[in-house]
Amino acid sequence: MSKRKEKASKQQDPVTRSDMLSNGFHGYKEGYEKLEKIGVTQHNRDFFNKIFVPVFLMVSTPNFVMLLWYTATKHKGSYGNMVHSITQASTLDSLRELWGDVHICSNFALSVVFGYCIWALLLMKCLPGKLVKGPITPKGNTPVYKDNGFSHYVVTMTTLFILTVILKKYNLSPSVVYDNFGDILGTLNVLSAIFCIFLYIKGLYSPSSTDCGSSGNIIFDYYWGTELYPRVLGFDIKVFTNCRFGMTIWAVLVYIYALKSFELHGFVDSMIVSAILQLAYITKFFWWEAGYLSTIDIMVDRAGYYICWGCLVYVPSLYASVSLYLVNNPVYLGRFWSTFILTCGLLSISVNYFADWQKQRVRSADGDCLIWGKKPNIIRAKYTLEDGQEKESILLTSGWWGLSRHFHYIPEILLALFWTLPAGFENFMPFSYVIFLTILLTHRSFRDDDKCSSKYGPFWMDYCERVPHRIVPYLF
Ligand SMILES: NC(=O)C1=CN([C@@H]2O[C@H](COP(=O)(O)OP(=O)(O)OC[C@H]3O[C@@H](n4cnc5c(N)ncnc54)[C@H](OP(=O)(O)O)[C@@H]3O)[C@@H](O)[C@H]2O)C=CC1
Ligand SMILES: CC(C)CCC[C@@H](C)[C@H]1CC[C@H]2C3=CC=C4C[C@@H](O)CC[C@]4(C)[C@H]3CC[C@]12C
Repeated sequence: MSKRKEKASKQQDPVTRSDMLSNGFHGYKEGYEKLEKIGVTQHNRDFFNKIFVPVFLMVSTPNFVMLLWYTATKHKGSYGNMVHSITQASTLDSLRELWGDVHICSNFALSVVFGYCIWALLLMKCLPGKLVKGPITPKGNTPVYKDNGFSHYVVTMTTLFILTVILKKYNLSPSVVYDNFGDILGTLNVLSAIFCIFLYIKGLYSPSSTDCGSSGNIIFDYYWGTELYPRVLGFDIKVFTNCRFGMTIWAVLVYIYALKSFELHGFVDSMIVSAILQLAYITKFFWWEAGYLSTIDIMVDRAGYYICWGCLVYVPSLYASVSLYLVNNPVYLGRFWSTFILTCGLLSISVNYFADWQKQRVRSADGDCLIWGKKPNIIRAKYTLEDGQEKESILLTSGWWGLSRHFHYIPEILLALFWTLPAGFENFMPFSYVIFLTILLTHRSFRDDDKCSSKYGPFWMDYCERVPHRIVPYLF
């Protein structure tokens, strides 16, 4: 191996055999051998990745989302006060205090959750949209989707606005969702966990495609899922949970929290600045929804607790938490800071959008396009599917993708920071999302590099050699 190649291989992270299998692509095994050399056994790794982490997350995250809501609504967004209050009692009593006031499956909560699901499913079926092909899966399947996410989003948000105007005439308001959000969140938590049991069984006994199977470990299968893209009655489950539920409910909640804040305090600039940035980001997401269907969430992550519960419960609670916090903690920014934060936030959204766009553009034009006004630098990377078929794909090594391998995560994190800054520094709670996101994206950059190195082998090493930094140019 040449010196340059050797150096690049050192920048690779270890790839476990099970990672390679779950990615489903043949290829690069050097990282795995490295792991064996330093004596980490397969058994220890399996226990940590397949039992400890899933159990830890499945126990902590449902409580964490309830705590977040509880802190924002009952302790004015102060983790300190919340911890003080719950540490007065035993763990069991604390859990009781946390869940005790919540009416799981109350009539109101059930009507809101099921009412919205029926609405979203109807729109998914009825709104027109071009059929788009997802990327080919490791088993050689090509899922087809109806690209009507943007119209679903516009119709839903417009209807919500019209509903607000109509309800006002009767002295009612959609902000009743904020008043009962504890019940709704508790209900969502429980229903989503049951839904994941359904997905687990469906993947084992009635899978929708050959991209399915069990790892032999029930805990891991429930957490990770047993199917890559399950379909029920013609509905794609991951498109529903990730886009039509998680991302849309996030937007709906941002709107409802802003409305509640207006009803309580009149116009509060921090709430509006944060809401504009979040809604602009979500609008960008739906505009690019077909692109999202080629990300690792769809290509690699199966429909289990991680993705489905995550999108049904974690996204609505954690992702919208800055707005939830601002309802009880209005901050007045003034014109200068409002304009400054808005401008920086919108700039971050455009950089993030154009990075995703460059990657898609260069592939759809087969490299025959301009990136930053120049002919793009590309690698024509070959890879092999599980059935042995040879395929080729393009890796862009210029534009945003020439600065670092995941440069687009920087504007993603900065943007989250910009919609959090309006909440000020009095409490730590509003920073929960941006901290989670930084950890998630750092971990994701490792996962993605693992996935790409096992998929593309030497071609990915070549990319790492040309673009040596993972996220932050010259640093990391
Ligand atoms: N707010 C949140 O919670 C999160 C937001 N995001 C955002 O979602 C968007 C998509 O996420 P992202 O992680 O990028 O999605 P992906 O993880 O799917 O993107 C990485 C994939 O792109 C392909 N790829 C990698 N490098 C190149 C390259 N140089 N040229 C061409 N293709 C390449 C590879 O797929 P292939 O197999 O096709 O080669 C790789 O697996 C981003 O805007 C990100 O910021 C992401 C995660 C969390
Ligand atoms: C249960 C958990 C501890 C963690 C659950 C994590 C998931 C909810 C999130 C993992 C990856 C996230 C996303 C990836 C890419 C996205 C595109 C972006 O433009 C919008 C956000 C998102 C859809 C985002 C949503 C949450 C995750 C699926």
